[in-house]
Amino acid sequence: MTAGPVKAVSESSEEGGAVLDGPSRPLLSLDDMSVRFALGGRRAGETVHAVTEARLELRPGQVLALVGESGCGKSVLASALLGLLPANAWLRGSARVGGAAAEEDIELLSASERVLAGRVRGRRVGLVPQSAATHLTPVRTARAQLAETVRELRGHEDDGDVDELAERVGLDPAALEHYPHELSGGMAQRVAVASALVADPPVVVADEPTTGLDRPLVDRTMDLLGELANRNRGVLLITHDLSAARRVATHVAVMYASRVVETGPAEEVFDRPWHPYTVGLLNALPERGFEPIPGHPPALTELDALERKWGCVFCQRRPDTPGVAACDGTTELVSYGDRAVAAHPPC
Ligand SMILES: Nc1ncnc2c1ncn2[C@@H]1O[C@H](COP(=O)(O)OP(=O)(O)OP(=O)(O)O)[C@@H](O)[C@H]1O
Ligand code: NI
Repeated sequence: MTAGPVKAVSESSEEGGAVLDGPSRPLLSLDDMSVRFALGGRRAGETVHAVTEARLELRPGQVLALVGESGCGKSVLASALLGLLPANAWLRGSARVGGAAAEEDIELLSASERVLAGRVRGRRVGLVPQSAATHLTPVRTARAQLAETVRELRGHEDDGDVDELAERVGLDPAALEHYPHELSGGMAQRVAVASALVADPPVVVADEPTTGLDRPLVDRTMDLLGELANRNRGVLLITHDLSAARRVATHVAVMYASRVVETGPAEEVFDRPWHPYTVGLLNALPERGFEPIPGHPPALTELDALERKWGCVFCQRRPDTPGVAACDGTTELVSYGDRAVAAHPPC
């Protein structure tokens, strides 16, 4: 997606120490990125189209909310960026994490494990994983695990470092003495957020960072992500929670059945959605009457054949969204100024 007005970055890059003036470079650029999974066992020969030709851009100062129903490919997209997909995954296209200058860019999809582990994870891209609790080691306290991340990424650790991180994410430092099984889901979630912030990475990918949190903590977590953007970091916020996204997102990308179907500045997309799927998602919000989208998304193993037959597979599910221009059936995302939409021209 293209950005609205973007502030220039004027600070040291963590690698080159160069000072960058003028228009900022994207922090993250996805270009025709696709992820497929080859199934095995009884389903051998079938292919899951989990992410299809994604094109997105994240710039300093942006919180880009990636929204869409369960199973549309959001987590797979995030995991692919960090090289965390299983061996049956097949990747195509490009995803670059941008440095202060072009020489510092890293192509993530073809990066070696050595580059991903040594230069990307935690350093260039911080990840708050989905179901954070399962990412903690059961036999060590939360404090021991956070302290280890601090030592690894900062090269040293002072007594106050871990407490300071805990406080930043709204966690009582005393809670860090607990083992993961003694933490509530919300506490584990905040430990994960704290871990992602250790090296102050330019990009934070947060996959459902508010699962298990009550509303005040949801708001606090969202505000924390918003503060990162205010300091010229970029946040890719994956969430089901459109209300939470609305609170901090500067931009939105709506995903349906593995494809990004609409992108644009958050306010415009929320206030005047173009794609009937975005309209449907917004109508399902409590304040808009909880009207669910009828039917189900297509099976991602059938997607190729369905798209060849129908083009826009959403109109196949819901052919008659009121107030939305008819679909011309293509799947390609077409730009109109700083917004883009697939299949359905602006109305
Ligand atoms: N290792 C895998 N092998 C085969 N299919 C997979 C694999 N991992 C994920 N998938 C499939 O890829 C699709 C996208 O999954 P993904 O987890 O990205 O969805 P999501 O949008 O993040 O959903 P949720 O909001 O529930 O987390 C799903 O159909 C899922 O079953
Ligand atoms: Ni359509």
